[in-house]
Amino acid sequence: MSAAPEVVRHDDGDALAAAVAERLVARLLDLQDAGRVPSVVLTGGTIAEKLHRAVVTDPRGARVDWARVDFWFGDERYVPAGDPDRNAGQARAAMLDHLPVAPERVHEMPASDGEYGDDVDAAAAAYAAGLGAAPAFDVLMLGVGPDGHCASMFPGHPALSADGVAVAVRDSPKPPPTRISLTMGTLGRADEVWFVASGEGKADAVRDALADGDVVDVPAAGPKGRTRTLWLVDDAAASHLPR
Ligand SMILES: O=C1O[C@H](COP(=O)(O)O)[C@@H](O)[C@H](O)[C@H]1O
Repeated sequence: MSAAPEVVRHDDGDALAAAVAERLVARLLDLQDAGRVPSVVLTGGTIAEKLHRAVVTDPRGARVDWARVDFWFGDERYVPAGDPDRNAGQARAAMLDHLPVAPERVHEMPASDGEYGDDVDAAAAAYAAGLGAAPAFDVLMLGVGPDGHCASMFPGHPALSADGVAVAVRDSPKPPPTRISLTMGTLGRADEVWFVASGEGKADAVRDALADGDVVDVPAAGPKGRTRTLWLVDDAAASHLPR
């Protein structure tokens, strides 16, 4: 079962980031109140950075037991650990370093100067092994590229049809060329999938994904949550949606 997409609009990127942060904090509190250790997948990208900062300043954030939240990543650029291009580095700088998270619950994808070196396939396999054969996330957040990509699943790319949990992505059309991504199958294994998109540059991709386009052309049309699929957008990103 998967949930049909719902669109939630906000005025601009700042309002969007604040609202998504508030929604995330509320979801984490609900899950922890129910005795769960929430499992969240973080995304990279421009709006993610704003969102991460907004989580840190969210008024109810202090009520979350951040040490009891598992953080995973939807994709990563396969570059050295200190490279500013890394999604994990951005998430740490904007959010994780400012919250009392448990280091062992922050599950970064490997870096190219780590134990797998140039072997990005081994690095992707190691991340998949850490997730297990059938990972189930509570909230999986995804950005959207202007070309309709999400995580590192790019239009027409062979990695779209990869089996398994995580895959090495080579020749990414967006730099850097070598990446690791959760597979399309794994991106569909969350209770709630939240797409977050801001700006006019995302308007065509948002429209095409919500028109239920072919995932080969518009990968963002694919991932759906089991109970919720939310498209959290600002007015500019929603500007090409039919009225
Ligand atoms: O390369 C990536 O791009 C997308 C979208 O990023 P944006 O800057 O255009 O918003 C992002 O969701 C993904 O995690 C990242 O690796």
